[in-house]
Amino acid sequence: MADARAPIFEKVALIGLGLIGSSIARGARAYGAATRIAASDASEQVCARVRELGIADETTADLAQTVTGADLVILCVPVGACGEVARVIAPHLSPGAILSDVGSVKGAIVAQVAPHVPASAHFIPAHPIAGTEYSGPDAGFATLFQNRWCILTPQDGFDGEAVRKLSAFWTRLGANVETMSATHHDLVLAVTSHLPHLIAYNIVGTAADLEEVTQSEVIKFSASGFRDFTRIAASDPTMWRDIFLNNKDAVLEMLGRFDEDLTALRRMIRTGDGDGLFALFTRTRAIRRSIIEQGQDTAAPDFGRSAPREE
Ligand SMILES: NC(=O)c1ccc[n+]([C@@H]2O[C@H](COP(=O)([O-])OP(=O)(O)OC[C@H]3O[C@@H](n4cnc5c(N)ncnc54)[C@H](O)[C@@H]3O)[C@@H](O)[C@H]2O)c1
Ligand SMILES: O=C(O)C(=O)C[C@]1(C(=O)O)C=C[C@@H](O)C=C1
Repeated sequence: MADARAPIFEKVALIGLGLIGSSIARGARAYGAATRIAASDASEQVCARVRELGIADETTADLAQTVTGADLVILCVPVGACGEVARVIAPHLSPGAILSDVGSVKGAIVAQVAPHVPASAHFIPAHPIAGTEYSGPDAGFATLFQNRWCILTPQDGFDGEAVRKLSAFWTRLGANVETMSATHHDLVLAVTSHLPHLIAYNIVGTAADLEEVTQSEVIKFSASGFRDFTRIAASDPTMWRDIFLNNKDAVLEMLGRFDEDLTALRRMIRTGDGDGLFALFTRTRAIRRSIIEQGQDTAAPDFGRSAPREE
């Protein structure tokens, strides 16, 4: 059934129609967040598929045409592509338009995008903490953002009305919105998202490289814990290359801390410190349980949880 509430934006322009862009398109339509959705992607193949899926009102590879007349423009491209896209669309942004993004890193995006944004537009970086290991327009779904966080990182003293409107948009798509600085965002996400991905890429790579553990044995014996790592390690290579290159300092800082804790763990095993191991595993089990209690277990998304809340 169509959502009867008034749209928050007239024309929403989405650039990059992969997992996140196509989920925003589907969600904006399902929950009536936009009157019209314009889509653009550098790949003609993606544009053609978006037309087939019918998830946007207009789809073209022409960036200028896509953003013209839009009151909200969202960059949904890999982090490393945001600066160049911003440079191309900047002269075509309408006065008063909100320019946002969904990049997994915020400091580098501010540095690369902000210099291009005209004074007449409002740039509000954003990051929905929701995703899967899949990519492309077929991977998206309208309920992806339901009950997930969306972090906004507006600069200090930024136009409150523009932030309120963008918050309302994400709330309409089902997200819980929180605001913080780009630096704090990058530090937090380095621990909660970037480091876990790095560890998954590493463990899967190590296992595949081990001479006695052949590729076929990796597949054959990956029934439980290892399989969870392979899911994360299947995430998009372009996206994750850009994340690590653009959140270098925070990731390296957290990796240093991780190394120290791993050394302590190694010592516990070497010295037979069973109490130490037991205490750590008890603490981490409690963390997992509290995440589940808070309904934040993304490993088990509830695709039926589609009732939108009031913004
Ligand atoms: N996948 C996730 O779990 C997740 C979650 C939150 C945020 N993000 C962020 O969202 C962004 C998009 O990720 P995704 O998972 O949707 O990726 P995706 O690979 O599914 O889609 C990206 C799309 O951008 C297009 N593109 C690339 N360069 C372009 C350019 N210069 N101009 C126009 N289109 C271009 C590609 O053709 C592709 O269709 C990234 O910045 C990522 O960090 C991803
Ligand atoms: O669920 C997954 O597959 C994800 O990796 C999603 C995830 C995350 O780490 O939580 C990945 C990167 C994004 O920037 C946000 C969300």
